[in-house]
Amino acid sequence: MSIKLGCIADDFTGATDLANNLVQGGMRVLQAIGVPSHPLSADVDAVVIALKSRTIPAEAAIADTLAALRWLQAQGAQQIYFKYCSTFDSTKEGNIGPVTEALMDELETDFTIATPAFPDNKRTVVKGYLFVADVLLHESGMQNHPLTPMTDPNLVRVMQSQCQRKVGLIDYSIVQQGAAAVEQHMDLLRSQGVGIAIVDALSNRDLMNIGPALRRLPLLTAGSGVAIGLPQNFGIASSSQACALPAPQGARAIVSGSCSVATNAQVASFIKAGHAAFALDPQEVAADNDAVGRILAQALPLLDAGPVLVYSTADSSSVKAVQARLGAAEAGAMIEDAMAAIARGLVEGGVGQLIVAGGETSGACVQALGISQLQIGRQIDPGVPWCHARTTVGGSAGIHIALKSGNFGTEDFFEKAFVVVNE
Ligand SMILES: Nc1ncnc2c1ncn2[C@@H]1O[C@H](COP(=O)(O)OP(=O)(O)O)[C@@H](O)[C@H]1O
Ligand SMILES: O=C(O)[C@@H](O)C(=O)COP(=O)(O)O
Repeated sequence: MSIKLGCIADDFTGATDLANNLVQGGMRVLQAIGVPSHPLSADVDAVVIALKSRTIPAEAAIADTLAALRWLQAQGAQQIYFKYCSTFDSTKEGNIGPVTEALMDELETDFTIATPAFPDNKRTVVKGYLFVADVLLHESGMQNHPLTPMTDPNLVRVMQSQCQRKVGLIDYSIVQQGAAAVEQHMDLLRSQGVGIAIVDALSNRDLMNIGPALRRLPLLTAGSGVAIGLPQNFGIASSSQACALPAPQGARAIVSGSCSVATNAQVASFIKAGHAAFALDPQEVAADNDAVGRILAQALPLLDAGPVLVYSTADSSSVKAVQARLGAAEAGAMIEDAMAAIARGLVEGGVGQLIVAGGETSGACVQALGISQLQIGRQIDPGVPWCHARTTVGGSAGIHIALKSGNFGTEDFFEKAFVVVNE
């Protein structure tokens, strides 16, 4: 069995986001958690391999990404898509650039593009500057991200600081002329020694203009937005027919480790609506090994009565205070482990419909649940579909799981999601 598009995502929410956009575009998609240990057995157009490589050192991210690349090549992938965050999340050391260049070396290609544009989620790129809704990236709340604070909205500058190759720009005035103009400009940049071009996009129309211009590139790097213009390159017509998932079963719960502006508002809205909610206190986790056990003991008896939320979500000043005491990476890893144990305990206790908020948090939870593959179902909000997965814990029916990117979703996302899955 041979696939058309091979995708490597640097986190788990990002992978379902990309898979969702490809499914919306009519592709049959399999999402694998980590590099599969066996050859592909399903007849699909694309495979998205979800890595947890966004915040790890560049060398480790390269090793994981190249392992994924080799598996995708062995399945016959005609084109490789490296997916990163629509807010271009990278640490101070930054691994988007090094991973991109390692993929270019391995694929022996001298040119690729980079664009996190995702207009459906209000991420637009103008003259190389990334906007989140109406403000520049570094004013959007992303400057306070616990692991990947983003302080420079100029993507040419950010990418250049991470790359050996020359970074250029294809700006919106070219993109708006259509695919032929984009292709011509790619040739021009190439002739000027540019290896990687940031591409502007303000609308889905721009993304549809960019799509056909990418058909001959062995590698593209982007957020999930670019995916909407790709299926046509493989002769696949757009359809919003997500695959039907099995009927949902079991209790409902949310585990939220995201500290984004959007998730803070979603958690507040869910609590305000009167649902059961338990805060995981990082200081308690650090001081005492059974903070997780205590939360589970309180949460499990309430599951029958409706959705239960467990959260470490906090505003930027609380996050900074925790980080000052424990260290940013240490606090992040400790809380992710605690959230993963909570997700596991909830599923063992009968949860069959689970929302996880936060990319790193999702990575930890999905791994703790022993999930190796996700089937993509209906979209809840742009970038966030319901999925179905077998787990190594809980019942044999598998669970419904939604991995919500930190900054995605409307304020009533948690309540809405449980309505959507049961419709
Ligand atoms: N209260 C808190 N204080 C400090 N760090 C936290 C807190 N809550 C969560 N974290 C950590 O912050 C990081 C959030 O990242 P992630 O889960 O990817 O969310 P997002 O999708 O919003 O980026 C995780 O490493 C998580 O463990
Ligand atoms: O592209 C995006 O914004 C998402 O797909 C994504 O990767 C989000 O990551 P988190 O905000 O860490 O959940």
